[in-house]
Amino acid sequence: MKSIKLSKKTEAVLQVEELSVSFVQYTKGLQQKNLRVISSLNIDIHPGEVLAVVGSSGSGKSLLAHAILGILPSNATVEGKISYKGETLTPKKQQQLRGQEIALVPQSVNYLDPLMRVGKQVRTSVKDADPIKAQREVFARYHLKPEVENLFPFQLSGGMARRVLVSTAVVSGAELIIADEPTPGMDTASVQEAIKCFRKLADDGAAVMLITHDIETALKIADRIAVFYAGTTVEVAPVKDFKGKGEELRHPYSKALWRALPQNDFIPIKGFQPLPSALPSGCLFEPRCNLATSHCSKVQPQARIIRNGMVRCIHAT
Ligand SMILES: Nc1ncnc2c1ncn2[C@@H]1O[C@H](COP(=O)(O)OP(=O)(O)OP(=O)(O)O)[C@@H](O)[C@H]1O
Ligand code: NI
Repeated sequence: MKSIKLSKKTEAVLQVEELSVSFVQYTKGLQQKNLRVISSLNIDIHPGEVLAVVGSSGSGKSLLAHAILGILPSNATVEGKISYKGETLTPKKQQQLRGQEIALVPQSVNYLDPLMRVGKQVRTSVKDADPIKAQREVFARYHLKPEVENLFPFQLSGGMARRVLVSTAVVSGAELIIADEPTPGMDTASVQEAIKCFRKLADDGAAVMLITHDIETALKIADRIAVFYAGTTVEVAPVKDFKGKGEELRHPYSKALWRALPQNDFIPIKGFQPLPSALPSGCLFEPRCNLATSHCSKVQPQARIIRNGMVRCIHAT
């Protein structure tokens, strides 16, 4: 398998190559069906970098995070290759790195341990510092009052629980931080603080993958943006390419997504993202694409490097 290098600055902390994830499902009469939810997905991330992953609901963002951490449900089949610092990530390695070198800020606050006081939960993640001091400092930074450390998760508001989850990743000293929609429900000041903090973690040398629906947040802190569609990466572009009418972008979907923003043309994209049970056989965007030709409906386009970004579209220039 050819590896696709998207950035040459440093060796990638994480490299995902041609990743596919399927779920085995049993239909009527106990027939087995394979539901492919991620197909041929490529990304890499380097030390010191914030890579934002954007894409609509159901495009596979959380499943990518779970595949990297090795926490997919047991009926999932994973193909392709995930490497961490040049070494293939095996289930054993994933278990060793989880919460140590690789930290997840999960999408759901239900990941907090319901039976442990939140201060203690954050302290158990501290590696190279005084746990109590580190926890108190990070709580202060996120405007969590001192008494919050003695509360249990059910006693927190949604926004507070999120700030606790972000705190856990921040104090972990992890080299790779994967934040899955870390800010919904937070007040504006905490959102700004969290975003600044992820940027700082990257500036201090960590690799940060920020999963978000929100391109504008991504633009504020990311170095590159990966655009997901129906379980694949249609484009990975430097942040500076998201400007004007999207002329610098490579994929018709990224351009359409950009132009659909209220501050741009505010034109919605016609049609719907296909469901995993009804994926097109060729390019996954073909049914909605105004550039589509007969070739597009036959084969899924290969990833290509164009102008220092990656794209999966045979028409891209
Ligand atoms: N355990 C599962 N079994 C079958 N299909 C699943 C399972 N988990 C997720 N999926 C499907 O996989 C697809 C990708 O889901 P995923 O949660 O990764 O999307 P997402 O991009 O994170 O969406 P959101 O923005 O809503 O969080 C969806 O179509 C979802 O329904
Ligand atoms: Ni998700």
